[in-house]
Amino acid sequence: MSSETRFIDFKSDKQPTWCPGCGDFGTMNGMMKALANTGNDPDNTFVVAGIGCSGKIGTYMHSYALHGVHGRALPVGTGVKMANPDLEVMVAGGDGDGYSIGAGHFVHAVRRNVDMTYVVMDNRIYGLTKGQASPTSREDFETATTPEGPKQPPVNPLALALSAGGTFIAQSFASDSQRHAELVQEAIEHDGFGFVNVFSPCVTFNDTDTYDYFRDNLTDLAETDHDPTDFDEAKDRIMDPDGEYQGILYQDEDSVPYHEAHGVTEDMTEIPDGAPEDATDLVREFY
Ligand SMILES: Cc1ncc(C[n+]2csc(CCOP(=O)(O)OP(=O)(O)O)c2C)c(N)n1
Ligand code: SF4
Repeated sequence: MSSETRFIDFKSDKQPTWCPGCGDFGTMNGMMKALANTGNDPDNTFVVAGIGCSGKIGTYMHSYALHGVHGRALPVGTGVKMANPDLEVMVAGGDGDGYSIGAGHFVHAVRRNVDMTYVVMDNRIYGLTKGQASPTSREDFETATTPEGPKQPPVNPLALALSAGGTFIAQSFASDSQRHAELVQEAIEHDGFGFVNVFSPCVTFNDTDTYDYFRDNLTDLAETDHDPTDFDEAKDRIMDPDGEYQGILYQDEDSVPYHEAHGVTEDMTEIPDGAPEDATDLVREFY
């Protein structure tokens, strides 16, 4: 029977230490539901997470996981998927992790179109380091280190993804749990890089981008005549300065994932004959 509880380790002593009410709880529940609904099990799922409150997700989900280096989750996830294309690979992290220190990796992961899912818990702030402005913070968002706001327009992650050749670009809201899970499921089922930017409120350090703000301002694209396969329509929505959208912004239905386009089908964890001995030992340490 399909149940997200398979992704919860009830015996683990590693219970989430997120603040009560943090959006990351809802984000993670939706990911587990989507994994279960797509027929995945913990033993074929690999979660790679960055550093941040959001990055702790890898240690809370009952699957294979790696809690990596700040901003570097995507290249690790790419390597895991290339080494074993049969694994369901999910990469997760925060807006700081993905769009600041990891912005370069983000653009290249998008354009490679590796068949994995990238979930960004976008709370428009650095949570773990106690409330500094992030790349998605508003221009006038006051913090202790930016008392007059960052004074720069925020990064638009959806636009970055579209311009880098993204084949699946969606946005969800952690509190709209059913819809969020559906969108992550669509991302998993997409043939290629499924990107979901999730509004996942930080209840401790961000009193602007709150649950109430998103409840009042989000438009669900499923309730509009938006056609996600139309690139120009997607561009208009994504560049709309006043729009906060939930749903699939863009999907290329002809997307061919990297491993199919380039013939990466074998289990590459096999160490090739003739590999230098010290390199072989190094690889063995990691697998
Ligand atoms: C290389 C490196 N630089 C900086 C840090 C400090 N640091 C840890 S988490 C973080 C940002 C956290 O913000 P975000 O990625 O948005 O995640 P959140 O905590 O909000 O979920 C920073 C700057 C680090 N751990 N490593
Ligand atoms: S500081 Fe913010 S992002 Fe971090 S756990 Fe608390 S509410 Fe969540």
